Amino acid sequence: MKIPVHIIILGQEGVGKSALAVRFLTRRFLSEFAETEEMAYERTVTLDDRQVSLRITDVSGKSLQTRAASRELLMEADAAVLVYSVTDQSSVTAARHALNCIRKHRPSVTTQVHGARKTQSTAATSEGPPLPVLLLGNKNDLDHVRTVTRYSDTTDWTSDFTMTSECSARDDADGVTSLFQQLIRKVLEIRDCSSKSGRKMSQASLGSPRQLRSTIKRRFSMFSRDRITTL
Ligand SMILES: Nc1nc2c(ncn2[C@@H]2O[C@H](COP(=O)(O)OP(=O)(O)OP(=O)(O)O)[C@@H](O)[C@H]2O)c(=O)[nH]1
Repeated sequence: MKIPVHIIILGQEGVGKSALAVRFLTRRFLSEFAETEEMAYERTVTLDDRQVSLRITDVSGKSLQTRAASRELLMEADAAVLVYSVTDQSSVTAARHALNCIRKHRPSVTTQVHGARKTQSTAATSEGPPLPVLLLGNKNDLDHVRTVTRYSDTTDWTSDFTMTSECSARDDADGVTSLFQQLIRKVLEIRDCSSKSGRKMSQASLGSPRQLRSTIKRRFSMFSRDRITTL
């Protein structure tokens, strides 16, 4: 059975959102993309022997703020990737705005710092299940024109993310693939946990096998009494 997973990619125009999505899905790097407000890619990928029916929606930061349906988009997402370019400081500010937008609609962001989970919440809330978020500094092949210092420009807010990393959609297909895979694994882990706790809840509401037997007996005896009176 295919497991549906929806990832949204957010960030300022030109940071490489389309390049990252296409790199992950096809392993190819396309240097030119049509400028779009929103673009969706769909593909089935195999991860750890599980078939994942993946949908990636690429949304520009501007579009997220102006889009009337942004709440709907964020509510239906299973994970988010916030992209900035290491060559453009203003894209870090745009990513911060996008995080605020996410927070507004999905307060239960799952965060993890240096391998140790800061807030671990796998239970679904009224705002939907926890949303894993990856903060990704793209274009690190352009180190000579970098304006965003590795880590130090983002350290004050990296605790807001499940994962933070840098990569190059142009030069590092394996790195991009590995980051997306880690994010999908996180989504599957959250799903597995919430379906396990859902099963436990429904078992708990039935009570112990003994309680269950006596409930059935009681109901059955009422049914027999009814039948006798109607005869
Ligand atoms: N050097 C370098 N260039 C990149 C990289 N990723 C993307 N680019 C280039 O950056 C430009 C913008 O890439 P896109 O993928 O279209 O960016 P986008 O964020 O989807 O842009 P919008 O659709 O306008 O929001 C293109 O010319 C890409 O070739 C990278 O890792 N390194």
